[in-house]
Amino acid sequence: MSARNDKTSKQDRGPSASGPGKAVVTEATPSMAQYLEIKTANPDSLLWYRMGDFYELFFEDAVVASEALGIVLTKRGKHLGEDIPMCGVPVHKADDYLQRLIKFGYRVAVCEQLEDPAEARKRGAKAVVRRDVVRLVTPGTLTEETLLDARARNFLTALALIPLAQRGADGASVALASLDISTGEFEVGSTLSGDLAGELVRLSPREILVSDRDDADETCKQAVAISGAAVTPVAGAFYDHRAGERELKAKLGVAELGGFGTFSRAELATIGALLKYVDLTQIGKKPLIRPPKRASAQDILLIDAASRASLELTKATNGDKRGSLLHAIDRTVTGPGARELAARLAAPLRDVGIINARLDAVGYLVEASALRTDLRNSLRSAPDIARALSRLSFGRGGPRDLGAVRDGLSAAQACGRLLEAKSGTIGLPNELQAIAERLAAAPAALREELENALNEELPLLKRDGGFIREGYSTDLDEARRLKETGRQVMLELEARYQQQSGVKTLKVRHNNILGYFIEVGQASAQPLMQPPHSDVFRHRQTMANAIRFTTEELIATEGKIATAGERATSLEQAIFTDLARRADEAEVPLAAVAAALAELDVATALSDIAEDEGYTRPLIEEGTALEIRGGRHPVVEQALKSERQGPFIENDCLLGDGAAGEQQQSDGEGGSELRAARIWLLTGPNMAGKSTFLRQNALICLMAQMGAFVPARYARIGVLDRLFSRVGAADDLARGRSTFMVEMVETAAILNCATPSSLVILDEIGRGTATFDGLSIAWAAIEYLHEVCRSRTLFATHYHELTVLPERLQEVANVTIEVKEWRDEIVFLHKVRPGAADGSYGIQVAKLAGLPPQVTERAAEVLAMLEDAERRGSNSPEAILDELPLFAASRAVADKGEGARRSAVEEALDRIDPDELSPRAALEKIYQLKSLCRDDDA
Ligand SMILES: Nc1ncnc2c1ncn2[C@@H]1O[C@H](COP(=O)(O)OP(=O)(O)OP(=O)(O)O)[C@@H](O)[C@H]1O
Repeated sequence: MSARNDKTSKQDRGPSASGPGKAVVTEATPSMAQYLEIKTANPDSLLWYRMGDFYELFFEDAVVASEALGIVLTKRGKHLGEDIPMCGVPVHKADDYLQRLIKFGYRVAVCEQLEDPAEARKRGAKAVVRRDVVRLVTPGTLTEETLLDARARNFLTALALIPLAQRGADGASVALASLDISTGEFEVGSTLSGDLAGELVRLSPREILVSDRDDADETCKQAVAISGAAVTPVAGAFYDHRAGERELKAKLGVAELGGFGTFSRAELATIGALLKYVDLTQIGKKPLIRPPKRASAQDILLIDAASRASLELTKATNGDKRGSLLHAIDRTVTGPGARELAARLAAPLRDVGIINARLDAVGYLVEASALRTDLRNSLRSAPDIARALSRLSFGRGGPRDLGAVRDGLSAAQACGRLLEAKSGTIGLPNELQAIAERLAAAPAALREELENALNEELPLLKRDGGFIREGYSTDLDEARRLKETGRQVMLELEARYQQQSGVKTLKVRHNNILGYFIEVGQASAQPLMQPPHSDVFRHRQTMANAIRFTTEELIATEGKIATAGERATSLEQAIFTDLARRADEAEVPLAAVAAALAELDVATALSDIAEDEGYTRPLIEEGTALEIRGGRHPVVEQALKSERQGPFIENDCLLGDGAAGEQQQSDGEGGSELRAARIWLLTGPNMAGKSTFLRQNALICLMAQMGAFVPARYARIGVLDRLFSRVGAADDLARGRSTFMVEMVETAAILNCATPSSLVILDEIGRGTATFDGLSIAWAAIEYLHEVCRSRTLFATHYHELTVLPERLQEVANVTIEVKEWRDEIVFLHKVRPGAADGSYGIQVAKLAGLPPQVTERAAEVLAMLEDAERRGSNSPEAILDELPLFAASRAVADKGEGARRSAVEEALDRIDPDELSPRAALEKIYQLKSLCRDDDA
């Protein structure tokens, strides 16, 4: 199913020549026995086995990892008479390598040393250092900044089919629970199995847990495959609703869940599986969990997976972010803001009140441009509080995470003050007022404490030390002073030894293995190895170019420094732990601040783009109106602008009941009126802009319902319940379905689910099959949409025959996109006007695309004959085509004629000497040449 599974199964091959195998554990050396025992407990993960400064991989794991990471595969010792393959990853580069393995779909079990090697030695020379797995790293359970995309959520989703007997009135058949452990964001809900793929694409989890009871279900399998997430099969026993309820209550610290909504038994079971898996991978470490949000199908605009892909919401068709709606409208300046915007775009709302509240905030900030600039400047310095907090509570945080909380709180203070100044004078819209209140409630004492405690520049790891400000703790200052003095003593010692030995290049150095030592170049080392100096300088190590020594005094001084250093380090660690605990205790208000900053970022970003790109506030209402005046495609418009390809031509779209009463003059040429109808049938040549027009109206509705201003001069939208888009046929060979089959499956989904509140965009359905089949399917689909679904529909087609439908169906109108012919060339005006296309212009478009002239000329011949035959009402197309001269014969005739004409005219031209001609003679020559041309044509 997934890349991970392919790779896991590779590891699951069981005992092999290079694999250890369970049976042999007892015959191994003590350290090998320890390795094998841990590996046996983690068969489907690559085991990273900590040895000093490296994570080592052995046996099959080493082979797999060295291949995936491109690192050297070596050998280490023997097991059962065979070499043990091995490769290693330096600890300081671990994140980098982890990221790559996770990307390839592997899981990694990180096994650490749980005691100092010195401790182990106390138990005997052969005692093995205690080790165990401290964490399983999987795609859906990441917390490290380096492993995560700052601008995307990282959901782990558990899903379960709901048994028939447990299904409610809504018919939902799949329960889902999703948790991003890097922020604590938590969503629970149920969906119809037909909507599962769309729901998974909306959530876009990195990893999905599927019960082994459900993994044979076809719908489930397909939806999971479409989502592109790694799949982890888990035992059905994980799905225990009682455990889910108990765990959730414990995590949220409540006795009853009623305050968070009602959860069905199946939902509690998926929560149970999710939390159990998190516990399992985090080896008991507790993640932060925010109160669950209920994702309800009634609250959001439903968009299925195919429509999401065809509208290029978060990814363009080629898989790039560039070219997507999200990329075009994302002006957020923080990671959490970008995540919030992506979540809103993925789940536009249906509640008119909430949408309008969001629009009020955006509108306010469009007007208050100075405030917006100040807010955006303050937000730019706001780090990701939510992710920092999650790492701190997992015990994986470092000084920079504390710094993130500090800087986030000070950005919150700055933004809070800016908003407060306005709320006092003219009042803020509700959304901004709510943000201001959360910012005002930020834990000020924690911010002050962190500001007092932390240095400006902070190291990544707490063990690096030096992050606590001087003056914060007298004990720490004292220990640091002693450590510094020790360093000074070392410098004095170095000077004294140089003088004493006469070796000016003698240096006192330090490294992690030897500690302090004296180093002298090979050439100058002789005096130190002879009396009297050899009594003081004891040889330690001979290097290629240098010799290293130590002295009694050096060892004693080192001891003093080490003691002061160790004390400073342990004091600093203790302060860190205390500050991390205080941040963890302030988790609830900090999460509120983080959410408020993200929402503020989204509101300011949406108003920024609204002003820059000239977007307007849409009117959102109940009902089924859809009136868009002067609409543009947000992505194509930007692309035209950046490529300086001329302006985007705006267009109106008048669909639905509400628009019909208010027909207005369109600003198109010709003064013709666009008629509002429930279904617009759009015909027009290729390249005229049909797909662009179709999609732009869908995107405008979607943007409006996410609470954004829209690229139009005016937009009035009766809220949509579902948005369908079927644009362009794409093969789905990976799933073994032809273009036509895919098209029909998707069209069926639309016809079965669309309601009078939906918007349906259909582009050339039926094209993938024989003409009459396709035409009939398109015809029947329009009738069904008109009579049964009654959805607002834009239907683009090349079947000219469909343009008679408005005569039979009252709520269908013909529209076309204007083009002009000029000297046998086609000029695209991109303007939607009433009526049907008067030709398909396919041959002109083919010419533009650079098809060889022989082909387009020949196509014109074929077309002319076919059209002529149709006019005469005679022969079938096949018979006409039989009558056509063969391509080669027709070319030969044409070439002959062309060759003759060229030579006659050319010969005449050749004989002309322009310098010799009087104006009158020149005119005569022109007449002569023209008559030559006529002769040739005859
Ligand atoms: N309203 C517009 N203003 C300016 N340029 C436009 C407009 N609409 C479309 N275009 C340009 O025309 C190109 C073709 O548009 P589009 O793909 O929508 O045409 P189409 O009619 O759907 O073609 P086909 O039938 O071949 O799929 C776009 O890439 C864009 O550059």
